[in-house]
Amino acid sequence: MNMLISESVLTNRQCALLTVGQMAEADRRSVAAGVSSFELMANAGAAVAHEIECHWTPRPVLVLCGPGNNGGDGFVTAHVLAEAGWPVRVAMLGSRFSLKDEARQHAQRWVGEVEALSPEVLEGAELIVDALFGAGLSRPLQDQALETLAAASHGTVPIVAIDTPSGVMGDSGESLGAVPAVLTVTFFRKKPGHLLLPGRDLCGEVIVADIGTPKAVLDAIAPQTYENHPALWLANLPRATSDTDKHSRGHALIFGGYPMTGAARMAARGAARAGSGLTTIAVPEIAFPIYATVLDSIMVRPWLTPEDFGHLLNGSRFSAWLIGPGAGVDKETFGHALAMLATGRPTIIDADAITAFQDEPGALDRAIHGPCVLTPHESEFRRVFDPFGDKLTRTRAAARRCGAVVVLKGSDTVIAAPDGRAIINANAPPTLATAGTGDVLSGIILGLLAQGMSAFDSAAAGVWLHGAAAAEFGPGLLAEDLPDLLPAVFRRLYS
Ligand SMILES: NC(=O)C1=CN([C@@H]2O[C@H](COP(=O)(O)OP(=O)(O)OC[C@H]3O[C@@H](n4cnc5c(N)ncnc54)[C@H](O)[C@@H]3O)[C@@H](O)[C@H]2O)[C@H](O)CC1
Ligand SMILES: [K+]
Repeated sequence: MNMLISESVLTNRQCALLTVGQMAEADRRSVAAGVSSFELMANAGAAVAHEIECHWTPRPVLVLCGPGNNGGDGFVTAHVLAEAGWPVRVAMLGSRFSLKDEARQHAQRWVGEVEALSPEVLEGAELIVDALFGAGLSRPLQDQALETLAAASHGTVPIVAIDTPSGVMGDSGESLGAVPAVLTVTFFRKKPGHLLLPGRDLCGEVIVADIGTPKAVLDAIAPQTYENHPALWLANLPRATSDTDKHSRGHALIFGGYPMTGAARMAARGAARAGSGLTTIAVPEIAFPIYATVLDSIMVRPWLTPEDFGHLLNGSRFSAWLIGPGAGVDKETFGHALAMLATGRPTIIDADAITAFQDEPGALDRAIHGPCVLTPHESEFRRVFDPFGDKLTRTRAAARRCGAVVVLKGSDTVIAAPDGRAIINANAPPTLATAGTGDVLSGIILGLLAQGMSAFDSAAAGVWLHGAAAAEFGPGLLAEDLPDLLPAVFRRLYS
């Protein structure tokens, strides 16, 4: 899949994600701008039918309709497919006479039978359209809806979901009884639940259809959440020009631990490949021979006492620092991290250096006053931040509390800024679940920070580049492969 090239035409407006509430506001503003709800629903159902016709040859279709507008979209889909000559049946949760407004109007155009929803209606269907619940789901699926979808998921018949697989919460990606679809057709913009797990996995392929919502409604809504994509940060990605020298590309410093020395070395290679002009690992003197014998362009700087390390930081040569990979969870790491943060220069706190604050999370908040990125995985996050709420909400709250950009890692990494902006990343392949990949990630972000990119852009770009590098390699990936995959990713980004 040539993701880099085909997606590079997107603009950041197209990467915007809307909450369920914002989507309802988009509908209201569309109506105010002269596009009726009836028309929006007609376009939505027609878009679903169109995608079905693009993906499958005609076959017996069963449309499962719910009591709200998602069900209304389902009636339109049924109508359009039937007009095109497909054999279509409709089953409904509740009565079509309880439908309201445009859903009721569209249901009236369906002249065929409406069967009562139950697992028995699945008999004979070769394609199922799930139009039970979309954005309006407010409580867990139960009774006929739950049983029918569960029975459908036990068979081999493909399920196409309208807006979201019923049971997936649009704002959080949480599942209240959803079953996997092979295709989900949503409208105008994705919602966070299409990208956050388990929602993303339950959606299958996601298609965003234009249903006539005027683009200007986005300006009024001013979305704060985005899907990670180069359109968000490519213009700010540092690039060497003819008057660049190595010093103007920044100098990254990494705290090198002992005895676990590989982590800092991998981070250093990530920083250097991300374009840092100079990269230095500062190491306790005892570890100097270990580091020095295996590094070439990356410099090694020994220090004897914590005071020596402090003096190193107070020199003006370094443009960004990282502590965490292989650092050890102890008082020294806590002290070195505080010393880095006290300079106010761009700092990344990762891994052991996050855990070092577990007994005193407030000290982290008090110390952060310059550009700072924290890169916890779930367990590290829970040691210093509030574990309650969905991933997007938790990451935003953490960033707001501590004043740093927080990167909460995983298959659905969330990057949040203290001002409320957030990005969800979806390009990370599962091959990244191997030792040391987090060290390379913090190194890549460091390399970008060292060149003067902002903390939020460095974090977003670093996470995306890391995922693209892993995708470039495929199966059998080791963390140490990642830095050397970056040149190919950059080449394609710039082509
Ligand atoms: N711009 C757009 O995205 C458009 C989307 N459209 C479609 O409209 C739905 C949202 O419609 P809404 O009526 O708000 O919600 P639902 O259809 O999901 O149903 C709400 C309905 O169901 C009840 N309910 C909620 N949860 C449960 C439950 N677990 N069990 C039983 N009943 C439940 C709730 O009380 C309501 O009565 C969106 O997803 C799109 O598909 C428009 O058609 C066009 C514009
Ligand atoms: K649905």
